[in-house]
Amino acid sequence: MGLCPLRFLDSQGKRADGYVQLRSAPRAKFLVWQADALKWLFKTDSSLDHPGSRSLSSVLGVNSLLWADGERHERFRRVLAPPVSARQLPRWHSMVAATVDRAIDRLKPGMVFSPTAMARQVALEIAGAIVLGSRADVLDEFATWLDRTIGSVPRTLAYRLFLGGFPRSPESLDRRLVAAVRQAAAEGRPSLASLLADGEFAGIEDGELRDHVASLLFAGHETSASAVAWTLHWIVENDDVLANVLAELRGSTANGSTASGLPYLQACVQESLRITPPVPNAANRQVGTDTPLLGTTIPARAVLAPSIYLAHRQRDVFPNPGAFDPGRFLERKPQSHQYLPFGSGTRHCIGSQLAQLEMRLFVASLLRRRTLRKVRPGRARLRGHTLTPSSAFRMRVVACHD
Ligand code: HEM
Repeated sequence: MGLCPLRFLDSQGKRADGYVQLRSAPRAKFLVWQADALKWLFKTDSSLDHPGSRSLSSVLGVNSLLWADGERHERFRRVLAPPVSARQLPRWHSMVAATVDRAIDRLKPGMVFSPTAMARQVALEIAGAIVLGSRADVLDEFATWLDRTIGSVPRTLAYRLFLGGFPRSPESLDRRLVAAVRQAAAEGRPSLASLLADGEFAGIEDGELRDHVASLLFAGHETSASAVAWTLHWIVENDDVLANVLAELRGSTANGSTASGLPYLQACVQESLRITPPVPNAANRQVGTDTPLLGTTIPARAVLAPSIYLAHRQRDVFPNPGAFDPGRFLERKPQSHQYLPFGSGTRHCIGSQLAQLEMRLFVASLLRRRTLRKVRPGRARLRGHTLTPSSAFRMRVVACHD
């Protein structure tokens, strides 16, 4: 996709065939957004392989649950998905709300702040609580390392294009991550990672545990931070949308713990995930045999990467796709191969409900407790594999209402 991945994607969006071949060797790779092909991929997902992205495999490790397949993958999902499912969401409400409110407490009148940095800090604390079971010190070390690795666009591109992938974390950090998980498991503190150190996973080796913990923190933290920052960005960039959100908040006591409590805000969340999906490409899918698809024959072992970004820009599904229009989600529900910010099929994101909870609670509380004015918008940039508003994005606190 070259040096300007977003410009490349925008330039491909109007192709009628709905796919582009990215490379031919060592294995052919296609970026796909054609509706029928996506539908087929997700329907047959359980029979496909899911090889990791070359750049992330090195950083998250070969054992990562993100590229597990078959029975091994099913076991991970059986254990990890229920605690963050819609039904279990209430158990996280107060932790998420308190984390958000602590961050808002620090915003004083006159302050100019970076919503992107603020959202990243909040998302890190929430991911830490869910994945590690506590606000462990090792989280800051993890965030600092991640920032050094993917924090600048030139570095991200250099690692991805010329160095064969992002570098692995230092051994000392890996040891501390594993120790935090083992301690949570020993103390019976509930956390996603400790479920992988106990029960049917008892006996798991440190190296494998490290890959899963790094993957869960990575999958849960950067993505949610970017989603929160984008939602704020789009709401404050559109005066009519901001007026509608504020009117909904004034007319309700709901805090966003359910989607139905603040339906317009939920529509903003969905529209933000459409127009700027934090994860622009879903996980790679690999076909085992020559496969008739996309009006051609996709050769055996070819890799297909579903383009969430381009699927979300199809005019027949989303008229005027470049406009931020939450109303489209109040009117109808697109199908899962047309609107897929959390992917689909057997790999559908386990954190989708939790992430949307975080987005609603964050935006509702911030806009209720502070009057804000936009100072500078953010431009879209890639941080690692995540589409995020640049750090130029700034807002000013005009008044506090605590
Ligand atoms: C707005 C925030 C988030 C976005 C946009 C997002 C997006 C995605 C996407 C696109 C995938 C790949 C799905 C596919 O290929 O079909 C995925 C997978 C995954 N996500 Fe998320 N995610 C978010 C938050 C989270 C959170 C909070 C967690 C952890 C609690 C999480 C954990 C995972 C895991 C474990 C997978 C792998 C699932 C599997 O392979 O079976 N994500 N996510």
